[in-house]
This record gives sequence, structure tokens and C-alpha cells, in this order.
Amino acid sequence: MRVLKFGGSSLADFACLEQVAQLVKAQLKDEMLLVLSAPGGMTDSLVALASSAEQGQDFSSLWEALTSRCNELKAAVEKGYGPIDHWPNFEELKNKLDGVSLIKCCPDQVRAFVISFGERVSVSLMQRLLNSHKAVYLEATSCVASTGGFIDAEVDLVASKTRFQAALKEKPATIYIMPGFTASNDKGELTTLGRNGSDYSAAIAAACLEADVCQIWTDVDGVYSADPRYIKKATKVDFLSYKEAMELSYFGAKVLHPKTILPCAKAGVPCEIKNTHNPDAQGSLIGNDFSSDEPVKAISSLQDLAMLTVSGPGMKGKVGMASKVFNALAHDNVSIVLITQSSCEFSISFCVHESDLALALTALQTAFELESQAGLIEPVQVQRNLAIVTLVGDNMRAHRGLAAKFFASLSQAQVNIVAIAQDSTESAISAVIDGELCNDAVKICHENFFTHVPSIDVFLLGCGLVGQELISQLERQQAWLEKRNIKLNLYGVANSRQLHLDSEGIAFSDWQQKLAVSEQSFDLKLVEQFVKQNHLVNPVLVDCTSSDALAAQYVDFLNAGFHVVAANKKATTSSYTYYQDLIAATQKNNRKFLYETNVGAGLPVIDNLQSLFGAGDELLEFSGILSGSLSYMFGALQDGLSLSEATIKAKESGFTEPDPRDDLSGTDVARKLLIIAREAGMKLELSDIEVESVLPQGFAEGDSIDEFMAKLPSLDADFNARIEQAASEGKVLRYVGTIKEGHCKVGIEAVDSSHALNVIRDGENALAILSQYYQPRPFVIRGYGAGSEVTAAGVFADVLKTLSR
Ligand SMILES: NC(=O)C1=CN([C@@H]2O[C@H](COP(=O)(O)OP(=O)(O)OC[C@H]3O[C@@H](n4cnc5c(N)ncnc54)[C@H](O)[C@@H]3O)[C@@H](O)[C@H]2O)C=CC1
Ligand SMILES: N[C@@H](CC=O)C(=O)O
Repeated sequence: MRVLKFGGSSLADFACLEQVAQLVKAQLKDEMLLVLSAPGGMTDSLVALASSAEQGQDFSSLWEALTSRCNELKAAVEKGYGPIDHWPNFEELKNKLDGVSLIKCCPDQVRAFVISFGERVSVSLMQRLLNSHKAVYLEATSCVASTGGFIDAEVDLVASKTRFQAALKEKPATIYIMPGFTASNDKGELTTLGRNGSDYSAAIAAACLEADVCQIWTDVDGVYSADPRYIKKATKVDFLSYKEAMELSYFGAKVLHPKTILPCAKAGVPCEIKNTHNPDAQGSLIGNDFSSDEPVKAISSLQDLAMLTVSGPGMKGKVGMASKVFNALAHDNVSIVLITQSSCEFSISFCVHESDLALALTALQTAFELESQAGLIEPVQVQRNLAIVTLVGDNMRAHRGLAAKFFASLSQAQVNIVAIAQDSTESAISAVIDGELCNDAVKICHENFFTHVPSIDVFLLGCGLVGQELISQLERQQAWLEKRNIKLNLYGVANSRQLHLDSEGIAFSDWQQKLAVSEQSFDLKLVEQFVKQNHLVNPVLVDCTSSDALAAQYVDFLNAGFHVVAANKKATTSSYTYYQDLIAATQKNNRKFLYETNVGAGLPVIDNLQSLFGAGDELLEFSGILSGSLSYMFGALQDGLSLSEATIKAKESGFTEPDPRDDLSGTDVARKLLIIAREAGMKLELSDIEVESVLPQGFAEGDSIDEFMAKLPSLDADFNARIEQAASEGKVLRYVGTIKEGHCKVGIEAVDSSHALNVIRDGENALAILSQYYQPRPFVIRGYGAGSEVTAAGVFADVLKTLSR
């Protein structure tokens, strides 16, 4: 004997019904019992009808919709297969609803009749479709024995077994069909087994008939490693133990009803999940002996929960307090999802479904009224909108470090853990968390435990020279990233006026056209919302602008959960207080702020300095050429170009700042020197740096960049004279930054051929760091220190660093 249960999605319309009938015929080899749900959505319609009638509303349109859907199904079946023998009694249903409407009350017994009507419709239709095989209609009320009320009744397995065996003996057949969800009590009155209870009916039938298998046919291939609606990379689990399946279904794997597993486990009947629309695919098989080496089988989640905490001095050491809490809840039929207690016994916390919250609160207030008046119990604390995320796997007990990895993953997803619980068999570890972050938490846990493909979700601000080059490098490096198992998506690009976001990831081919037509400008709230909607767990805002306004928002970016990668130097050279706020925000939010390209473009300066100073080194002196554009210009001047010609060439080479005055005024070098000084622990402001400008004071002040460039030739003659003067002394001019005895200075120096910086030109930077560890010879970093390629490469490297802990 095999038991096959078909859910509503497999019976939604005539085509689905026929598909099921074909599938059953193809599977037919020995006895089988089909357990059917109502056609998809019909139970909801029946529930709505009962509640509309109960409120005395006009339910004629709901009635009309239900009957016409049923009549259409009936007509379609009869057209192809002949008249239906057992069509459910719609008149009786209507009479009951009219009665409910009249007294404005729907007794549970009547409600059970109404809401289980859809299953009878399914069975009548299917019996006709399988008529050629003499399918026998098995009344669930004659087979499934229940105790308790009319709704959500419990099954009496022993009594059911006797009933099932008698019913089958009475009508021997090859195919039996029975409505799911339905049972009857010891008076023979119809009861229901709780919403989606047809799985449970099938499991009971399988257990009572000692079936070879209980197959649950649904619209997915099996149980997945996480909810495939949210986790695109979720994979099917081929084998699960009963315990694993129970944990999963209890904590939210919707493919299985939580009560289903127990009857199968008790009777040792394997349970198989199969896809009606893909019948040849291997499903998930649940049984006793499916141990595997994999420690974690799946991650499940349950939402819409509330946590209640009962605490107070009266709890500590008092025997019977826990029992009083749980008895009170049991008395009012409140189901408890998870329990945790503080080790000092001062408080007990537990989760209930939000829908049970009011009931639970009243039950506790009533039970602890006296203790509360005596000050022994504090008012019950309630935390709402919570979720539980659970790692499930029997083999977890054989592995160390899984809990640590689980909690680290939650922290990576910026999730605060409200409570934790683990069963003593170590098959499940659960964390109670903020419901809003549930999908993010599952996503990152799934990434870390299953796919092992970490993702980086990039939002690029500024698509000038560096930004555009970065996009090209991202495109070129896709295969390299894939080989290293890294998923790097570009989700947003912005210029100073427009923002383009794409939840599928921005195509590298047409981002410019898309950005050009966008009517939206960058707004942190909008990007934050986008990140939430798309459950992005590693969002990185990359600033390739020179905007002060954006730099002023970095703390907000970090607080909103973004990593920040900046080519822009405005934040690191803003006030020292803001600089400190930034560092604090990275620590508070467990997010990174990376700015390697702020000094020396792609050269590894900041990283080296941080490593050295982190290891206890101290800066004694610094000297270096920190500007790529000035390095280029002073080299070109040496070769005979004028100042204006050299500036134009440096700008064309992509070495200058968006406004070349920032370079020529010495400000850009001053910024870099300030960043080095701050890394060395000096608490300085930009105004503390002594700056010698290449430009005369006030030159072209207030002019546009183009106006400035047009005026620049007027400085050529004077500057040329300065070069010639130096040359006459066998020297060349270099723009140098120094830190000595706590004083920072940037300016022009004339250096002879014996000076180390004499040869630094053509865009190269050179940094000599004399420190406690590196003396008397300094630690030297040298290489091209400007240009879109090296800078974008440095930004790219920072973006990748967001993955490291
Ligand atoms: N070019 C180089 O060699 C290096 C540049 N950097 C830094 O990289 C940054 C970018 O430099 P480039 O690409 O050369 O400049 P760029 O002028 O070519 O590009 C900057 C882009 O940012 C856009 N922008 C300005 N404000 C914006 C806002 N609020 N939102 C979005 N976009 C905005 C501008 O429209 C422009 O397209 C600068 O901060 C620069 O200091 C750092 C190291 C080296
Ligand atoms: N304009 C800068 C670019 C890098 O920061 C320079 O010339 O070095």
C-alpha cells in the first residue's frame, strides 16, 4: 500500500486535476490511497464565506464565486469523463451558511463542515477522473478518529487504525480516495485537523495502514536548504531524518505540515516529498536512517513571533514557577514555540505566535495576579515582530564551531540576537532575532553554510575618470572573481544629478544610457530601502567623487549598514572630530571604511602604515612626493615645458584632481600628509599643515576651471625663471611633504642629484617612512601615485577587502 497526498496547488484547475489522474494511473502497480486537499484557494473562500455569514453580511457574491468555480470544474470533468456520482451537497452548505447568518454565530461544528467542503469537491472530481480504475471514495469521517474539539482536532491513532482497516476490508479496491483535513469524533461528528491538515491526514493513513511510503505531492521538488522563494541558491535536500524534517517543518519549511512526521516516524513509514509538475525528479526522502556527513542540512525560519518574559524576585529558586507559567498558557491553548531561561532563574522567556499574544498575556496576568500584587513578579515584558532562524542537521553534534559560525553570520548580517536555544541532541540551533532582518539573516547563513559564494553589493557614486575605470575593471574581472567564488554585483551608479538602481544587477554594457535617463538623484534612504527590499547583505558605497557633501554623510552610510570605500579624501581630511566619529561608526556597526587610494592612489600606503603602527611602530620622520600630478608637472618642467603646458598634460593624463587648483595650491598634498599624520596618531587638522602653493595667493579665485586654465599661461614666465635658477645650481624642483618633530609641511624644494627624490617624476610617488622599526634606513614605498587605472585598481582592492573579517 502507498499513500499519496496531493495539495491544493496540484488540484487548482481541471488541467491540474487531469495531470494528477494521469500521474496516479502511471504509478499504479499495487494498492494506493489518495488523500486530497481542496482545490487551491478554495478553503480560503470557504473560511471567508463562514466569517461573512457570521457577521451577517451579504455573502451572495462569495457564494456565487464558489459555486461557479465548482460547477465549472464539475462540467469540465463530466464533459470528458461522464457524470459524477458523489457530488457534495451544496444545498446543505447553503442552508448552514444561511443559519449562521441568521444567528450571527458560527458554532465550531458548523465551521468544520463549511471549511472542509473543498476536500469533498476534490475527491468527487478525482473519483470520476479515475472511474476507469474503480476508485473507491473513502469517507475520512469513517476512518480518521479524532479527540478534542471540532477545529484543530487531535487524532486518536489507535482508534483510527481499527477504523481504516475495517473500511478497507469492507470495500476492497486498488485505488482509494479520501478527503484530507477531515476526521470525526467518537460521536461520529465531523471535525477538522487544522489548516493545511491534509498532510497530517495522509501521514495518519500511512501509519494506520503500515504503508510502504507516504508521498506528499506538491509544487516544489522537495525540501530545500532554505526557502527557495527568498534564497535563489537554495538546493534540494535528498535525504532527511524524521527529526530533521520535524525541526524544519516546525520552524517554517512550508512544504511539510509540522504534524505530518510524527505518525510516519512512529510507524517507520518513509515519507517522500515529490513535485506534481515534475514527477520524474527525485524528491526528498524522509526516514530513519539517512545520516550523512553534512553537518547542516537546512536553515529554516519562522516569522510573526512575540517574546514574553516573566521575571521578578519571586521567580528565583521557587519550585513550580515555570510549571505555573506553562500551565497557564496550556490552559488557554497557547502554543509555545521556543523557551529560554536565565541561569540565575530570575526570568523565563518564551516565544509565541503574534496571533496568540493577547491570549498569552491575559493568561499570565490572571495566573500571576497575586504574585504581581505582592511585587514578586514584574509586569510581563513583550517584544514583538520577532523571527526565529534555525540551523538543522543531526550531524551537527559531530562538528565543533558551528554555533560560532552561525552567530558570526548573524553579526555579519547586522542582526542582533534576542535569545538563543539549542536542543540537547544538537540537531537544531535557533536564534530569536528582529523579524525585519529575518531574510537577511537566512541569506547570509545560507551563503556561509551552503553556497560559500560571498557576495559584494556595490553602489558607485561618481562616474568620472576613476569611477568609469572601476566599472571597466569590474567587468573585466568577472571571470577572475567567479573562479575565486566571489559574487560581485554592481547594483547602483550615480553621478551628481542622477541615480540608477537595478535589482538584477546593472549590466556593464548600457549603464551610461540607463543613468542618463534616470530622473532620480542619489538619496541614502532610497538606496537603504533598495538594500532592504533586495536583502543585500554586504552593501558597499564606493565614493569616486570629490564631493564634500557625500563625505559628510559617511557616518550615516555606516550607520545604515554600508561599508564605505572612498577615493574621495574629503572625509579623512575633515575635522578630527568627524574623523573619530567615522572610526567609531565602523566599530559600532561592524562595517569597514577603506580609503587606501587617499594616499599614493593604488600604492599600498595606508595598509602598510596601519600594520606597522598596529604592531607598535612609531613614526619618527616622513618625507616624500605625494602628488602624482605635481610629480608629473615638475618632471615636465625640467624637460622644458611651461607650467601651463605641464598642467594641461597632467590633467589629460588623469593625474590631477577634478579641479587642478587643488593640486597646484598644495591642498591635495596637504590632505595626504594629514592622512599619514593621523595614521601615525597625530591629532591634527588640515589647517595645521604648513602649505606653500605653486600658485600666487588669490590667483584665479572664484573662476571656473576653464577660466583658471585660460589664465594659467600668465604664470609661465615667472615659474620658468624659478626652474632656471634651480638648474643653474645643478638642482631640480620637487613638491615635497615632510613630517618632522611634529610639524607637517608641504612645498617646493630644490634638490640636487644626490637627493633621493631627484629621480621621482613622471607621476611617480615616493614615501620614506623613518620609524622606530625602520631606522636608520627608512621604509620606502615608490610607484605611480595617480591615474585612473592605478586608482581604480586600489578602489577595487578595497572593495574586495570588505569580505575579510
Ligand atoms: N585621478 C586620480 O589619480 C586619483 C583620484 N582620487 C580621487 O578620486 C576621486 C575622483 O577622481 P576623478 O575620477 O579623477 O574625478 P572626476 O572629476 O573625473 O570624477 C568625479 C565624478 O564625480 C561626480 N560627482 C560629483 N559630485 C557627485 C555627487 N554628489 N554624487 C555623485 N557623483 C558626483 C562628478 O560629476 C564626476 O563625474 C577624487 O576625489 C580624487 O581625489 C584619488 C586618488 C588618485
Ligand atoms: N591629484 C592627485 C590624484 C591622487 O590623489 C595627485 O595628483 O596625486
